[in-house]
Amino acid sequence: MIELNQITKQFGTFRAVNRVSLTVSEGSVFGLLGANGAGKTTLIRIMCGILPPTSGRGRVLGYDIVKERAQIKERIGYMSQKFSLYPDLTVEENIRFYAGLYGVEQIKKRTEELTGQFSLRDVSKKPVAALGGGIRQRVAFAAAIVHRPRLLFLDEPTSGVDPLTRRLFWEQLYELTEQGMTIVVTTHYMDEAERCDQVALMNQGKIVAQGKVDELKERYAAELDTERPALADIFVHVISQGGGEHVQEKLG
Ligand SMILES: Nc1ncnc2c1ncn2[C@@H]1O[C@H](COP(=O)(O)OP(=O)(O)OP(=O)(O)O)[C@@H](O)[C@H]1O
Repeated sequence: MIELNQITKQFGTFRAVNRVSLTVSEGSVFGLLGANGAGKTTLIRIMCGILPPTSGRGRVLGYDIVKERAQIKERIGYMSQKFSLYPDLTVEENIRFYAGLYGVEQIKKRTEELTGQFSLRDVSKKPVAALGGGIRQRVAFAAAIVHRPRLLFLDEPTSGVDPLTRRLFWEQLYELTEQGMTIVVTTHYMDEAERCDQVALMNQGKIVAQGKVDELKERYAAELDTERPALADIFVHVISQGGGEHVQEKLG
């Protein structure tokens, strides 16, 4: 589904993503974790075909992340941190807008399907600006999958959302993976990290730990002197051991 090999993104002399390699297999939930500024959004935008990398190679859905960015953009779903909804348009109009953008057929039917699936029927005629964060998040989620992408990127989809809504959100993610969707999600929440099949921890542009959640737990059990360490403890341990390099790495 996704294969990245030594991806670097440089903004001037600042290296936001530093030689990242990773593989995401089909049908899994892949969690990208790390503090603010670790490089997660930049990496997601590279995988979505929005940003070209400075160096490195990779393929997403079989397309080259440098030369075939348009093909990638058309085929993936992306929910950015800012949700990218039109506040003056109603819930229904926002979904219809994205359906049109992606060339979805039977827009009316698909919009009704999604407002049902995401419990948005009662608010479908209300402008997005009038709605709370949890509902806006559901609208953005519906809009991101309106064209039924096989691969979905979610950038901090649950930040600022209440715990119950977060739980429902994850149930919906699992339903989508059961239907064959592959999901890459960034999060700050460790309980959400624990729900992923695979995770990568980013620190200062680099991936400092990655793997299947169970394998990581096994790998660090002895060092942390616990049978099944929490991911949060593994990450604190890895970073305190000096994972990652200094951010202001100069070119050449
Ligand atoms: N266009 C840009 N020009 C210069 N620097 C940038 C640009 N985009 C991102 N950066 C810098 O790259 C670093 C990584 O940012 P990025 O948004 O990828 O991190 P993040 O892990 O997603 O953090 P957050 O959770 O806050 O979004 C930050 O220090 C940011 O200021």
